[in-house]
Amino acid sequence: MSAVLELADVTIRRGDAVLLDRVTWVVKPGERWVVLGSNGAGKTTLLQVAAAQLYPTSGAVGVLGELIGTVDVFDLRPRIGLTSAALAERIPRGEKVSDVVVSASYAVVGRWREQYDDLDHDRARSLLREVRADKLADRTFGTLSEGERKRVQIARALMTDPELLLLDEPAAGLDLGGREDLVSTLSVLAYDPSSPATVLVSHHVEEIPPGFTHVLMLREGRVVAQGPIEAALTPETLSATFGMPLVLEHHDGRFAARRRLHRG
Ligand SMILES: Nc1ncnc2c1ncn2[C@@H]1O[C@H](COP(=O)(O)OP(=O)(O)OP(=O)(O)O)[C@@H](O)[C@H]1O
Repeated sequence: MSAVLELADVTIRRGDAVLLDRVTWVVKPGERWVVLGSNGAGKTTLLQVAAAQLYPTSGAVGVLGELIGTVDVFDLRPRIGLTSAALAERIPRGEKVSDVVVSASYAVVGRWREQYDDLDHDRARSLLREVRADKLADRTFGTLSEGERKRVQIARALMTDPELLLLDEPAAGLDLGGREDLVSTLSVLAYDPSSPATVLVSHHVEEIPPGFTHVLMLREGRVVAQGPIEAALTPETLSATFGMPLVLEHHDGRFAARRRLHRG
């Protein structure tokens, strides 16, 4: 399997609820995907499937060339970088930022007794520099602003040199400046050919970083549209995804959306 991620007719059910409904999706090396959808559309569920944390009720999932269900997911997970609000909550607030990043190489949250070598520390420093957080290395995680925490989490997710990077709403809770900083950091990563295939979950087209190549749009667990952004992201698909008439604008590589007003 040459795809980084391959979902074939994947359905996830919990009781009577259908969280994902026959989703078929392929992510290839080098692609940068945005997953868009309203609250409850199934975006986090989809990301958990991609992170090999959730098994499908039906359908098949391939992650990094391995068929889920036939492989030890504990071997697979270090090859996947993930950031999410749930993971961020598990980071001890008193942990030094450089340790938050370096401890990812041992897949632990909270530095305990592991020995890290100089190479690990060098890599952690260079990743913090890449996300423009190198000045924060000696601070404790709990003293950082929300935007700074998001950047540290991205550095942590990149620490294991993952083949797949999954970012669940990295801009949630950021102010305008924080969002713009993060979008430009993610844009630099997106244009870097050495960056892993990336999937970014968002509610807002304004958060799509330039350099992202593909979009998958979800509504009530179903795929409304997917494909290269320039073809798949249109006022029609966006309106169908969010269930209201929307105007979509595209300037200088950035998108903006608002409700279409009916006059007269
Ligand atoms: N165990 C469960 N049982 C029943 N329904 C569930 C369960 N887990 C999640 N859901 C529902 O599945 C739907 C999809 O949830 P998910 O978290 O994937 O959505 P989301 O698109 O990430 O939403 P948000 O943007 O609000 O984070 C939601 O309606 C949620 O309430």
